[in-house]
Amino acid sequence: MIEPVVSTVASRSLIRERSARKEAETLLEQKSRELYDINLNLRQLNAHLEESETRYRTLVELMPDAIWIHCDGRIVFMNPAAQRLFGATSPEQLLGTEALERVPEAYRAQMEQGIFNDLAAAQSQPRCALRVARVDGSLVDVEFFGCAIRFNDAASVMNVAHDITERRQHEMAMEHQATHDLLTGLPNRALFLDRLTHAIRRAERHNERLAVMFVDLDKFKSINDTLGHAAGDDLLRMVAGHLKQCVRLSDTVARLGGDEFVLLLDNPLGDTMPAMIAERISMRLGQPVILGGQEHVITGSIGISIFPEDGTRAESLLRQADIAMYRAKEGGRNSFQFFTQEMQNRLDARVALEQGLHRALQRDEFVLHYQPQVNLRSGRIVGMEALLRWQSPELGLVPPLQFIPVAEESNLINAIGKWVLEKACATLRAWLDAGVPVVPIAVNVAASQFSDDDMDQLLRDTLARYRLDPGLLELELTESLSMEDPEASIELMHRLKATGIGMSIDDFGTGYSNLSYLKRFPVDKLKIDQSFTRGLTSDPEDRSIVTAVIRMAHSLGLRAIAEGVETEGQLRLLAAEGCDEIQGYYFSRPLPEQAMLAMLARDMGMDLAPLTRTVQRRTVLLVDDEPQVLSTFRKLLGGHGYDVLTAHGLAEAYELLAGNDVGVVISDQELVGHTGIDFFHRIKRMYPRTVRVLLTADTTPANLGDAINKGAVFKFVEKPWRDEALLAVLASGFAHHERF
Ligand SMILES: Nc1nc2c(ncn2[C@@H]2O[C@H](COP(=O)(O)O[C@H]3[C@@H](O)[C@H](n4cnc5c(=O)[nH]c(N)nc54)O[C@@H]3COP(=O)(O)O)[C@@H](O)[C@H]2O)c(=O)[nH]1
Repeated sequence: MIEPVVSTVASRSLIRERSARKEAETLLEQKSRELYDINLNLRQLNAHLEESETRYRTLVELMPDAIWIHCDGRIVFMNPAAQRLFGATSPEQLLGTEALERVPEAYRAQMEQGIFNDLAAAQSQPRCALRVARVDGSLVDVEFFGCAIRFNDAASVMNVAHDITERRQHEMAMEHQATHDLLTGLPNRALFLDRLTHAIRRAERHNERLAVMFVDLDKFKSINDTLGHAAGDDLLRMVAGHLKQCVRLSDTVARLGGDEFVLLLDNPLGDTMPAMIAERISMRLGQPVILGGQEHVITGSIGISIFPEDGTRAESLLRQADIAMYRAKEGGRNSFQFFTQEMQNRLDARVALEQGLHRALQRDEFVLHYQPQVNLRSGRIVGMEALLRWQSPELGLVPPLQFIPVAEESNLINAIGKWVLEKACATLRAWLDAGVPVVPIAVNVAASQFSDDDMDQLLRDTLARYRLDPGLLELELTESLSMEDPEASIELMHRLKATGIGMSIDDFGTGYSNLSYLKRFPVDKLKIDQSFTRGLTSDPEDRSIVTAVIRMAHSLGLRAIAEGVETEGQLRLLAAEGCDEIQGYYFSRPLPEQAMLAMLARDMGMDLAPLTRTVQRRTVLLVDDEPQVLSTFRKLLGGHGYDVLTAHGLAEAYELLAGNDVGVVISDQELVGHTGIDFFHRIKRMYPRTVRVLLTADTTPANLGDAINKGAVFKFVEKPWRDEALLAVLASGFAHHERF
């Protein structure tokens, strides 16, 4: 079959049309799918952007650092931390305001330097420290950086600040602690020296003067020891306040430590200013203060050095003021002294002496001399004191007074004390081995030696090493030594006593002994200081002290030894007062080893003739009805060099008084038919120079008051009497008789 042509053409065209439409539809579908994808992507992108912005915004909002952005000089954004930093109640309070208002003028240049072109550059640099202003005008310490950014499509600056107030406060507190004294709040040594150094530089530039004052409280240690450390601290705080009141605000008052304060008096400094301020300080310190509920008067010693006259370096000015302060202390405290070159020379000499002492120990330049101690009843040598000398190749024989104080202050005394002990024991051993009749050696013990815990061990070891009887060693302790820590001293003394070592209190009466401690010291002797011995024949006070010390020694069961006895007069009075032993030039000066050895070997003693002559004139009369009492009395006094008369009735007593130069009359109160007091009233009229001593069991004022008041009875002795008490009264009776 033949198809029509038209229909064939039409169908072909239809096919083409269909195919074209199909293509178009496919394209459309594809485009629409692409459009859909684009849409989808755009939505996703938007969502991402939104999410990212929210994230960044949250981050910025939560940032602890303050962030604010300014554009064209005005704040356009700030996070809550910035709002807090500036103390704004809302962001609106600051948005739109001048950014520079937040930075005080003084810090603007610093701020400019802290702003960078990009974040990377800003973050690679250290933040700068500056201050920003809060809305109330107060300033806040911050660490800051800034960087250029685009914000809202405009060129802007982002500022980031971190509040460092707390850290600054902590740093300042730390700095304060490092430069100030915690107790008083005053500058410490480091800060003082720093200020002094700066002041010196300034004074040098302007040709000005400065003064450094060193103030040391007198006897602060005793306040601490007696009232406790809390009271000591109170005192130091008070003194700090008082010192500040004495100077201008521009001057510096500092505490170096302990009770040492220093002041820097800054320019303008008139010639009289330092002395005037020192006077002011002395007066202010001298006003009574209440400590531990009681009023106390505190004084201070002040040393002054002046720039530029005395030095140009801070350390040396301070040292010179210190030296001057020591001189003020030596001069009796509560005074002030200006530094002088002579002080420096003395100090240099002292340092040289100290070095010399070190060498002396190393080179074995010390020697001991020995001074004999003599018993006043037997005249025999009963002991010897070892006295140190320094045989210096450069200085010759140096006496201890020139170097012992330096040795004590420089702590060399312990090593020297050890040497003395060693040498004394070695000498005793050598003499014993040579068959010489030795006597105990007394060695001086310094306070610091005695506070050494190992002292008793050292003594025991040394004695054992030389195989010596501990009784051959005596320690001379000073009152002050045993008072430093009395309880510890007492313990140590008991330990030493238990070993058999003898002990005496040296220079007795010159310190400030507490007598209640004294009675607990297990010592054997009190050594009367030579200053009292010296005044014995001429000064009634010295004589009373010597008498009192001898009596006290005896009543405590101790022996009394007087040192520094030079004359026969001193010797006689000491014997009359019942002193047991003497030491002094009268019998012998301190001797070198060989001379002392010879003296012991010859058993040399002291001639007692001068004492015997005195005794013959000392006549005592005892009146008692009982023969037994009279004979006991004779026996007791026989050994003491008195001329003893006895009467067993009044008639006999009157006979004896008439025929003899009687110095002291001792009478029993209970006489047959009479009383001792009546007897004394009568002989007082007849023999007024006689000294009258009553023996009585009734010591009440009713019995004795009137007789004592009228001078009939000089002293009474309670019956039954103790021999020492009777002897002491007798000795003082004769002393009284001979005085008037
Ligand atoms: N810690 C130590 N101290 C010691 C030691 N050796 C001595 N000293 C102390 O030095 C002070 C002075 O001693 P010195 O110069 O030896 O004087 C003594 C005697 O020589 C002197 N003396 C003795 N008799 C007389 C005298 O009749 N007249 C007079 N003017 N002086 C005399 O007295 C000193 C004795 O002192 P003392 O010890 O108090 O008995 C002195 O304080 C010594 O203690 C030592 O080794 N260690």
